[in-house]
Amino acid sequence: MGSKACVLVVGGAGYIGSHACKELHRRGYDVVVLDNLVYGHREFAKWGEFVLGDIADPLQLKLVFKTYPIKAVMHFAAFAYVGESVTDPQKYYLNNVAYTLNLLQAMRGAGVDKLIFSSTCATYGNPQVIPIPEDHPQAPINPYGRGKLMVENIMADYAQAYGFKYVSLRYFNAAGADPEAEVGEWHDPETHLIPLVLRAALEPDKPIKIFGTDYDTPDGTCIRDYIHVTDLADAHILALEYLLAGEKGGVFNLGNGQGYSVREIIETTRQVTGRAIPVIEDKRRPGDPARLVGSSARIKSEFGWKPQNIEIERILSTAWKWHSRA
Ligand SMILES: NC(=O)c1ccc[n+]([C@@H]2O[C@H](COP(=O)([O-])OP(=O)(O)OC[C@H]3O[C@@H](n4cnc5c(N)ncnc54)[C@H](O)[C@@H]3O)[C@@H](O)[C@H]2O)c1
Ligand SMILES: O=c1ccn([C@@H]2O[C@H](COP(=O)(O)OP(=O)(O)O[C@H]3O[C@H](CO)[C@H](O)[C@H](O)[C@H]3O)[C@@H](O)[C@H]2O)c(=O)[nH]1
Repeated sequence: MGSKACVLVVGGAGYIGSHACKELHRRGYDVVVLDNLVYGHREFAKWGEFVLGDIADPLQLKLVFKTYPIKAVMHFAAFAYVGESVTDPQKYYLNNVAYTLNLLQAMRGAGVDKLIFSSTCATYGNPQVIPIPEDHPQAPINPYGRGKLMVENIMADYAQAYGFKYVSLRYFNAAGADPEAEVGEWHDPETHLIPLVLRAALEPDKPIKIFGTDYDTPDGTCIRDYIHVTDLADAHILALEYLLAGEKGGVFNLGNGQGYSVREIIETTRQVTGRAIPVIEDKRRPGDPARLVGSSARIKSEFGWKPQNIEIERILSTAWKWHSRA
């Protein structure tokens, strides 16, 4: 075991969690990953210890806290398919909300009071102002976003009642991959734009569908705020260090502050990969706001967070390196 604190990373075999584990390990933290591998990958849990486990199981959680000297928890475990959350809300409220209560209960039982939580811009719903600040009204428009907001409210109640300390990070669109391509974006099924555009570059028989070309945006396609996954990982370390220093926590957006349209992503991918990208113009996907861009001024000023991979070319080229690896 190293010299710094031991951190439990729940969902650490997934896309964002695995990048956080690499960064924790690099900075000398001891890492314990707990993941049920429903969507994660065993080979992504390569930093620290791995426990095959489920937050649905309170006894197993209790045992993990007894076995390891855990000082703080990063909680990435969730289902994150917005469309599926509409057709099967129970699946989402159980896994993302109810089982998170098991985790909080196990933490309390073990006297661990520091949590960093993966929240989302989906808690805001349709934006009233752009860029979206943290005090924007939270009016989620799907069960995925509502469940994440419920957990934010539960954590606030725990803070009030039990002195619990948490940082809730509201990510915009996580993108890109570890520059060394040890881990990357690997969802199955994949629904996110960037990996699907890269797949279209690799497999010309799988064109990218543009969901809606009649939005009120300069080129008619939706605009999103793509934030590099290693900059997300870095923000998690800053949040951890803030909590370990005894601060009480808070809620922070994590975005790039800059929006790119679907067409801009496709065009830049053409340039970065040097490949043709077959495109089909399709109808709108239900529930997609035209424009989602966040203000990350708060985390920059409070934690001194400085994203390093802000250019979309850089984000796409790290993703391309991962997706096109041999
Ligand atoms: N990817 C994004 O753009 C994005 C944006 C906003 C928020 N988020 C949130 O960030 C977190 C991580 O997202 P991701 O893209 O890395 O997803 P992911 O599916 O790659 O990772 C989630 C991991 O959690 C594990 N898991 C799920 N339920 C579990 C359970 N009950 N017990 C143990 N492990 C469980 C999965 O097996 C998987 O390894 C999620 O909470 C997601 O809602 C993601
Ligand atoms: O094949 C595709 C896939 C996506 N898009 C478009 O590309 C943009 C980005 O879509 P993604 O599915 O990549 O990302 P979302 O903005 O829908 O999702 C993000 O925000 C969600 C909440 O709204 C969740 O938090 C989710 O995890 C996070 O990645 C959207 O305008 C979407 O319509 C396409 O045109 N074609």
